[in-house]
Amino acid sequence: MSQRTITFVTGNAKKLEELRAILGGNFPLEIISHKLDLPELQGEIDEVSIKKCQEAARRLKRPVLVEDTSLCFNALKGLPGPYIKWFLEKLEPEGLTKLLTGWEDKTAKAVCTFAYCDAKNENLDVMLFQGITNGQIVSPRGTRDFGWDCVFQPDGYSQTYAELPKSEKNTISHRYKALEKFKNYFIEKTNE
Ligand SMILES: O=P(O)(O)OP(=O)(O)OP(=O)(O)OC[C@H]1O[C@@H](n2cnc3c(O)ncnc32)[C@H](O)[C@@H]1O
Ligand SMILES: [Mg+2]
Repeated sequence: MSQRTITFVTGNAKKLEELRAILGGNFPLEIISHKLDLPELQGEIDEVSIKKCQEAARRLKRPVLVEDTSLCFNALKGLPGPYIKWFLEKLEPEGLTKLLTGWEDKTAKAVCTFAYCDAKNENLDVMLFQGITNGQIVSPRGTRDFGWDCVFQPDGYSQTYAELPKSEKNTISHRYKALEKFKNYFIEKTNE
């Protein structure tokens, strides 16, 4: 494995698929993937991502990238946030919509946080790259192949993420915005 390889550690094949589609061939380093469902400690979004990344670096001892995705309902002061995976598993998409019954405010934020650690120093310093897409929580519409896509309707669109073509989601999504920052950082760094 060359010095210029980054290992993307995730247990989620859909995240990997989107990362590959978004970065395309236009990224200076090689990204390989490692399937591992890392433990996630409780905390605020940044903390969860930092700890997850340090655990990946500790285990693999090489440059690692992890990602944590939150879905934050504004009426609920940001919850479920980083706990969306467990809410989705128990309540299913219909239940996520129902959580906001009784609240007029259906707005939400999809937040994607990539965390990178080069694993070179003992502190395991981590860099974060975050992207946010605002939208609304609606009744489920569209395919059900990726998480909560069918209940999230991004601002400016009348379709949910699940109804949009993948290519369209990948130009406006929380993941796209985070990866733009990640990509620009490494493009600048390799040009130094
Ligand atoms: O191994 P990791 O990378 O942690 O993968 P994960 O599936 O556990 O993912 P998270 O911990 O980040 O939990 C986020 C939840 O949101 C879902 N999710 C992530 N990105 C999404 C997206 O772009 N659209 C819809 N659902 C998404 C995902 O399937 C999880 O249920
Ligand atoms: Mg996870």
